[in-house]
Amino acid sequence: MGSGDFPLHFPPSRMMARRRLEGRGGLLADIQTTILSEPLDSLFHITGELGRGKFAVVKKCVDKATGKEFAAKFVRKRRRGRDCRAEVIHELAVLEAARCNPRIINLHAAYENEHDIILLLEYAAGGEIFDHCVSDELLSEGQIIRLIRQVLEGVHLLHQSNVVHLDLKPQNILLTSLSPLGDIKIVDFGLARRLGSIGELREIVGTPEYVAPEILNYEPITTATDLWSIGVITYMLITGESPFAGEDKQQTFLNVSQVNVDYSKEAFSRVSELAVHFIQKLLVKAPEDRPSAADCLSHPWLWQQYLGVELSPPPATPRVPRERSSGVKWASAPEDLEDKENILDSPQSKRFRFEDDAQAARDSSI
Ligand SMILES: Nc1ncnc2c1ncn2[C@@H]1O[C@H](COP(=O)(O)OP(=O)(O)OP(=O)(O)O)[C@@H](O)[C@H]1O
Repeated sequence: MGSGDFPLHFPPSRMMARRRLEGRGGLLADIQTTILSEPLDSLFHITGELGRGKFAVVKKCVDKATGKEFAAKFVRKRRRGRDCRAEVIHELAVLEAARCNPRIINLHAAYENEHDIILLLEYAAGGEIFDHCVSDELLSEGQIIRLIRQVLEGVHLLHQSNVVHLDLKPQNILLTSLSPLGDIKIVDFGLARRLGSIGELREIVGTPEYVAPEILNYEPITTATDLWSIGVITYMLITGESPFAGEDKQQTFLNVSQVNVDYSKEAFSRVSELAVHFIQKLLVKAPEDRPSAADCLSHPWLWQQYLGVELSPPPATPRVPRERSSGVKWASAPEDLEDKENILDSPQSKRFRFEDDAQAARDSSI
């Protein structure tokens, strides 16, 4: 959890339910990785901090023998006076289980010292996609489509193994390189859970701006919860704004629970109408009404380049900045037809259930 994460203040009866449902239930405990006890700095040069959360710090390190770069995530075993080793082993187990998923950060090894378990991870040199949400120069629509498609591919595979991430946000989607813009890698599986192992799953953690309405309402969590987050991430990459962020947490929660989103033309002037349609499909209150990751992968927004539809060209003059964005420069051309490998669904997928809606979206301005 990051510093913006929250414990919600529920009435006592709900708090009791929370305690019953939490405990150690739902955490994976079986791991194949041998946890090594050698001091990390005897094998690696630890060169600098890449990021940190509430209970972990991530440092870049270089293998003394090979010169290869890694990211070492030092995760605290004791938190608030409680032994949380099981939580760290769970994160390790989820990463192990996702080893064949190319969109998820690769786990190389694990070490342990007195205070931490250290997850030695593939180094994602391109940083967080969050940087591209708050930058004055937002990514082009073609670039965003490529990244969102990759996020969906990763999440689809994760969901196929019944695992939900539950903390998808632009800070947890990293890039393998910055220039040229690389591929995405999903990180931070501390809140991830396997569905079905403990009956209904209800969690009351997350980050206010990215949390889905069912989490606020203490309703069951499903794979659809991750799809909400992907809607938020897409919105942020396109507009440079956080769709639900309010003046304070209460306002943010209200915005989420009322699905209070600005879809104004001004906010979306630089992208095609299908982009708005895609987000609107995901940011719906009822989880059962959201498309699955596999459904999303056949949304026409993600394929219009291949279908011969031109993406909205960049405007002749930079867009009028909205609030914190200013002086946006536009990439000169839409992304080319790259990244065809690892595509899970073809544009002609039979699960093209957006077709009618998409046509309606094209016919009427949204
Ligand atoms: N493999 C990596 N390569 C490069 N940077 C990384 C890597 N893993 C994590 N980071 C950086 O460190 C930050 C924190 O990592 P991570 O989210 O895994 O930690 P956390 O303590 O679980 O965070 P939170 O408390 O926000 O959930 C990331 O947002 C990212 O900026």
